[in-house]
Amino acid sequence: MATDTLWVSRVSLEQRLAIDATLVAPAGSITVLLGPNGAGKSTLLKALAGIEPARVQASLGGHDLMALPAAERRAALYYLPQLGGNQAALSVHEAVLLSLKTLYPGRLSDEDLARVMAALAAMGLEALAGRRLASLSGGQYQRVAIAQALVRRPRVLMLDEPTSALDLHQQLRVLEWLRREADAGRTVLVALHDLNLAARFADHCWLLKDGRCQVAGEAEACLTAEHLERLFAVRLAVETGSDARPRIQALGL
Ligand SMILES: Nc1ncnc2c1ncn2[C@@H]1O[C@H](COP(=O)(O)OP(=O)(O)OP(=O)(O)O)[C@@H](O)[C@H]1O
Repeated sequence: MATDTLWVSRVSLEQRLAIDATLVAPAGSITVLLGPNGAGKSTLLKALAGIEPARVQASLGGHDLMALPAAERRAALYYLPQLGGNQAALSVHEAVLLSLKTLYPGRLSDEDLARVMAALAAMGLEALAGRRLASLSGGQYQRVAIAQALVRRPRVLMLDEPTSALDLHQQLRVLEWLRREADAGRTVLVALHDLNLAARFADHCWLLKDGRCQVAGEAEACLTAEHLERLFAVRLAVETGSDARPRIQALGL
């Protein structure tokens, strides 16, 4: 797994995406996609997962991504969409189990059940395991969706705004879980709107706007006032915190 670095050199899709730059999401680190609404973050993640019919030049672990059969590619690069869902009749436990069994159909093993329990525990969902999805709050539902991603153990985890509905405690829980996944060698690619969450956890960044990459590279080189002001069309102050990570404050439009 330590070799699962994702290299992207070109992605294009109609008028929506025209990436022509070397983007790297190194194995063992967290890469954060940043950009304003409509920048193309979700489209890029979906294009990489093979969900959007884009022209893609990319490699995973040194192998051409496009050479992977479609099902294998979707299993290798798991895309967790923005909040939403249509499995309301399932229980929390069933929903996470279903995610695993969609990947590995067949009889349930003890290992499957252990993986499901570990995913529920990682998201603090044990007490909700028997609840119907329809009865959950937005943030509880979002944690189930993340557990559905976790249980599959993909080579590349691609999460689209996974903290948008979460309280502060749960935001940190998710990002700290992503940090542990990255520390274990996994490739993590996550779209975030919260700049300070990004600043705290990003190792690398891809800054997108109007379907193009503006800047990409190590987080500290990307998360500057100059780059972020241009990206979001706001005035910002960026200071360095005691942990040497940037602290970003919006000053106005
Ligand atoms: N299925 C689609 N068909 C046509 N255009 C689409 C489709 N999905 C998205 N778009 C357009 O592509 C552009 C990029 O959208 P995308 O969802 O990738 O942006 P985003 O950066 O993820 O934005 P947000 O921060 O708002 O989630 C937008 O202009 C959007 O309207």
